[in-house]
Amino acid sequence: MSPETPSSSGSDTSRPQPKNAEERLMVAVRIRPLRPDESSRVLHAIEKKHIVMEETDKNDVLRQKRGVDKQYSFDVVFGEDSTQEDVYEVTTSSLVKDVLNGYNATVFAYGPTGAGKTHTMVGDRTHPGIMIRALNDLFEAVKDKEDEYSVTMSYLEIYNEQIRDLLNPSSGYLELREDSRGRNIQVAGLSEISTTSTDEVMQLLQKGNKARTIEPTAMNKTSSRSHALLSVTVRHSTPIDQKDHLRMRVKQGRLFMIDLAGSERANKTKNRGKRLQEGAHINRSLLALGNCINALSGGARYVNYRDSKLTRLLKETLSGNCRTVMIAHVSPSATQRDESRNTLIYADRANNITTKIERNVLGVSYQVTQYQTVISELRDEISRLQNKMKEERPRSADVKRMNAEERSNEVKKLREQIVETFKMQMKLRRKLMEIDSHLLGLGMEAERQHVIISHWESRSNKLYKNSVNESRARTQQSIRRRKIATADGFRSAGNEPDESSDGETEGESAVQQAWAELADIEREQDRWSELRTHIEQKLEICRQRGVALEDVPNALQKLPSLLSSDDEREILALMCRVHELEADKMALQSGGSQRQLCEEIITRQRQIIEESRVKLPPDLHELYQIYQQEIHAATYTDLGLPQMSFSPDKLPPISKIYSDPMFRRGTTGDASGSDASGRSPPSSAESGEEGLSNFNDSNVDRLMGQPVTRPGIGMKLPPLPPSPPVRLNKSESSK
Ligand SMILES: Nc1ncnc2c1ncn2[C@@H]1O[C@H](COP(=O)(O)OP(=O)(O)OP(=O)(O)O)[C@@H](O)[C@H]1O
Repeated sequence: MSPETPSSSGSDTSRPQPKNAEERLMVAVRIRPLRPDESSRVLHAIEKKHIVMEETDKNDVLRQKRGVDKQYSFDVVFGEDSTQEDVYEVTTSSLVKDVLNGYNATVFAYGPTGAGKTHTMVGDRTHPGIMIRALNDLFEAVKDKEDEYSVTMSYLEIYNEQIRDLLNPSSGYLELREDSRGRNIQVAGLSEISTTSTDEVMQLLQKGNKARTIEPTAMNKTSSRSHALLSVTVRHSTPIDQKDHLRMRVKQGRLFMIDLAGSERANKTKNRGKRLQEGAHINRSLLALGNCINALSGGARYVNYRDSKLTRLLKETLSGNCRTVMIAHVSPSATQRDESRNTLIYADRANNITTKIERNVLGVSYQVTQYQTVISELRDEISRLQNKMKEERPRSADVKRMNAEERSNEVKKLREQIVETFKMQMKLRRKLMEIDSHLLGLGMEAERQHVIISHWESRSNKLYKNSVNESRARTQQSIRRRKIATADGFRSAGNEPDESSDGETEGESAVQQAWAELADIEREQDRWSELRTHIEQKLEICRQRGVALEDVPNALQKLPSLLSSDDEREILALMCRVHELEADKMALQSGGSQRQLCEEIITRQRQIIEESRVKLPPDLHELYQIYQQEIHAATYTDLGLPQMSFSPDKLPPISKIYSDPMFRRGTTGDASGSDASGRSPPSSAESGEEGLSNFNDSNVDRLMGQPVTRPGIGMKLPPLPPSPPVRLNKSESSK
């Protein structure tokens, strides 16, 4: 496995993955050993990939008639004699490497009660499970590199649809929050413990496991009555350029390790009262998970994650930017045949889920317009300084009296102050660019939600206006009306609800979710705009400080007249130089980013077009064709590859062409700007009331949180330059 690409899951582990790879969820099945009180075995692992379930049963006449044994195939099957180490090595050890390289990954244990999920995930002192092994490997990898890596962990349980912090159980029930894009799901107030000490982590885990809700049931003496989610976040910071320690490239990876509560049947568990109620909650959230798996595996456009806290927390894992491994657990016992069959069927469906894997590179932005603004500000500054250098200044009579060493010390001090102030200015400018990137990304996301809403409204014969409040009220009103009408019709007819309303209900859920996300986006836009204003003010103060230093005699208040005009010129020349260097650097970065931005714009527009099933106007279709052909022609000429045929009706996605290393030619790679996932700035409550108002240099990073989001093409794009004349030969244009 290359250290820079995510390892591949599924059966084909040798295939290299492109950077933004679409990947199938890996499904492993573990069969636990037969217990002494269980007599007959009906499940058998075959060649580490298949499971055969015996459907014949000597004691069951009906089964004898059904007769046909069923075979299931998975990425990997662990038989009864598999060890904890085998399971960890095959399913999770490569995820740990991915997380260190900035990818997200999840491993979760699924299955009926008593099938061995907690044994696999947590284990015991002599047979440590995946959680302990993964943390051990992680800490081993970052050992002696504590200045580069930071590791934080949290551990929570969902018990009866309530979230509890297992590292701080006394904190009560916690609230679940989503960011504007419904992606970055966070639990408010959850302890995030920062550590790289294996011993400390083991103690924390033990403490967490003790706090977990475990009760004896008829099926399992130590049945976990909750879902437990352990999350480990690794941030790796390296300077983008050895000479420039102002800009850090931050890769962030997150590993989720989840021990789900077991699905159970009330008649088998013989649970009553509280246990029965717990079981209902467990089953409800597992059902919601099952529904998501069904929808995702069937390629549904809308998947409802909102039915349970579990699915909301797993949303990113199942659909988003995450490599995911599911370990389904089954018992080989004949008494558990039905539970095992259900689990295998779910696991088989989960086999069809794909997720999109992208590395989270934070702190790098590439908004061309922003680069250009900063470059032009720097150029203005340079010409102002150059003019100032030309000004004749009267030479002071005191200069001769000052010895050379004194003078040079003073000049050196002043120089240092100037460079420091300038560095701070640049840092703040870059922060502003990052905020703008995030705001543009939010704008793009808002556009996407508007497309969903307008689509629904036009389908329901409503005229969509870009007036949020009007449209929102209208949507809610129309949904309410339809619900009342359906309920009335249902009551008067006294029969089953109309099946044709299913699609409509699905559409309504999607549009309601779009409104909810839009509201979150608006909130986040406000918060980021507020942060922008504060950083702008800070930059202005910094600029004024710089101008004051330029005025050399005043800057050196104690020795105003002791410097020669040559010294002053030298300082002005230095200021010019630092400005020039920075402007050149920015120009270089913006060049590389421009092309990536164009690709991103085209890819996203295509996505919107495809998702909304908009029919392409013929001239745009033609332009796509030319674009594709040019890429193909250039690629094949360069790489000597055979001509591939492609259908003009279903063009290969542009992003795929660029993301595939085979096709990538001369792009600038990550350093100039890769994708990134953003997080909201801290609310004043999170950052304390001093948050924005007492903003100072040292807390820039803290306030910024994780800076840049994926580059947005947002609302304010620069005008496109005039296109070069396009020549079409007859046969192409007639297509
Ligand atoms: N692979 C295995 N090897 C040895 N013992 C196992 C294995 N799997 C499970 N067990 C044992 O079986 C019992 C039940 O396992 P476990 O508690 O892990 O089940 P579970 O699926 O987590 O159940 P629940 O959903 O009720 O919490 C435990 O005593 C456990 O030690």
